[in-house]
Amino acid sequence: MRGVYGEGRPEGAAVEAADREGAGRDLRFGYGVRGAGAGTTGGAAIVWRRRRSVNITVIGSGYVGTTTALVLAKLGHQVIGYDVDASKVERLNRGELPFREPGLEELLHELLQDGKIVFTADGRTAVTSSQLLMISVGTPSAADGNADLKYLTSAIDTIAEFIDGPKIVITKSTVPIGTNRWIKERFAEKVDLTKTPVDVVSNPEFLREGSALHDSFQPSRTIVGGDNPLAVETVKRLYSGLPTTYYTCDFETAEMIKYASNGFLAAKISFINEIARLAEEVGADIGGVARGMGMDPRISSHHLSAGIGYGGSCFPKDVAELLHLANRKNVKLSMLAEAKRVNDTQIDWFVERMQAVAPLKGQRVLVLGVAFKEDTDDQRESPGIRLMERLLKLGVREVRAFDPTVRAVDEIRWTKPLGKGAAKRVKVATDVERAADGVHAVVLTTPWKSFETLPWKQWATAAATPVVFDGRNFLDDVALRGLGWQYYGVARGRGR
Ligand SMILES: NC(=O)c1ccc[n+]([C@@H]2O[C@H](COP(=O)([O-])OP(=O)(O)OC[C@H]3O[C@@H](n4cnc5c(N)ncnc54)[C@H](O)[C@@H]3O)[C@@H](O)[C@H]2O)c1
Ligand SMILES: O=c1ccn([C@@H]2O[C@H](COP(=O)(O)OP(=O)(O)O[C@H]3O[C@H](CO)[C@@H](O)[C@H](O)[C@H]3O)[C@@H](O)[C@H]2O)c(=O)[nH]1
Repeated sequence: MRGVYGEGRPEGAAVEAADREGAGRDLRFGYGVRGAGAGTTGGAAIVWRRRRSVNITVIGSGYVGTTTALVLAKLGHQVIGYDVDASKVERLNRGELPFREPGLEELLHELLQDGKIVFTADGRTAVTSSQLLMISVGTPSAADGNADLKYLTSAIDTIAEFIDGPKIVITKSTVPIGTNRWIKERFAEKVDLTKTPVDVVSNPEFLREGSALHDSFQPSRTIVGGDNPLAVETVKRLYSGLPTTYYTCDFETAEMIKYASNGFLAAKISFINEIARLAEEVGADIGGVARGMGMDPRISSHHLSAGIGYGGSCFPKDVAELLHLANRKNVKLSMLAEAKRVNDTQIDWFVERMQAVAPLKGQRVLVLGVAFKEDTDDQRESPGIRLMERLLKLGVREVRAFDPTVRAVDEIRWTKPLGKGAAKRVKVATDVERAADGVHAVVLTTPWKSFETLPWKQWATAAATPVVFDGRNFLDDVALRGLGWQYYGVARGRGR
């Protein structure tokens, strides 16, 4: 096999670079088959069009799928975004982002206009248009806490149904350890691999919501796991142009890197939150503690902000999955179990401190933040929602929610349906000037930048009692005290 990958590339990679302008011009089927190897893999030789681009289909157009599809299109590839949700597909093709993520809609407009990306709800088109198929469907927690792989299974079955030639299937979704091998087995059952070889490559994602584009264009690293070096090289090459460092490994290692990274970051947050509980008692400023600790590069100050705990679509479910796996394998992950326990009780700890200032029963509370973090509309496992549920349980008279992404009560995704009594006690504030009228307390749960410039001065007189609890140590406590607020943060120290 000709080594056409450039200097330093492994001889015989399954990547046939058509570096001459115009070579491999066929946009829909820009690949050729190169002898199907033993068993399942080894056959998919990709012809790279116009120097460095290929056709790729990204399966699942959610936060990760849409971001990755756009990044790949910006890198010059011809991208098809596939989603089973036809209304989402229509909106994306119209240039409308179905969720909130800074910078993404502008990029969508640009790439639609340039004809670099198109979205489809048709499985056949999705599968037959590209040799590279990247799966980025959701892998949420099932009721028993294990990862629910129904979307992933249906994506694989769609590929198997319409497969028309050799494919490299790239797993971008976060999947339990062992899943990529299972995907291979499923293809072996459903597809005649001697005619249509399928390679599977694990390529987990590390972007954060709210900074998805930044994280994708400046990745900390690119993990590529697989059992066919040729397919692994092909996936690495997809990202050429990005300032990244590659780490290649086997399936299980790649899968574990993703879970262990999230587990570690979650544990870091729980560690600082537990230290904050002690700092609160002894009068230390937890922000200063984290800054001072983080000056040691071995520690780093990232993910060391104390508050009401972590939420979102990843940390809670990935920690749960890792703990379930450990349980199934009879291995005790005691540190991770404790990290989860600290997080599960952090809101209780915070609410207890609120109750110590004044009992909450019968009061009106304004909650600033419904999204699980700033700069996103994602409410999955939102600490703000968990806090509101806790307040309702404690018998507050009114929970008034305020968030730039929420306009009505039915837009709030509760963890379980609210009883009628509780539902009646929830309101959404849409008029910022009147939002604090008659409230006995304001609680900040999400650090939206715009919360800094709320009409705090006016609110101090409109509130029944000007008390603010800052669950993210985000507000300027000194300025607020100057405006007449009683301010309580998370262990902000005696000096403040
Ligand atoms: N959200 C993040 O910040 C983030 C970051 C890194 C990794 N991840 C992982 O990436 C994966 C996707 O997460 P997300 O937040 O983008 O999910 P999401 O729920 O926002 O999007 C998933 C999309 O997949 C679509 N879908 C479901 N089944 C499908 C099928 N069979 N074929 C085609 N489309 C299908 C859904 O309609 C939805 O639009 C998960 O495994 C998650 O753990 C997420
Ligand atoms: O110091 C910190 C940092 C974060 N959080 C909270 O932790 C949660 C998660 O925040 P963040 O990690 O910024 O956002 P995610 O979008 O959930 O990203 C995480 O989960 C993704 C999905 O797996 C990974 O790709 C990312 O690398 C990982 O950071 C949020 O509730 C934050 O408020 C804290 O309490 N303290």
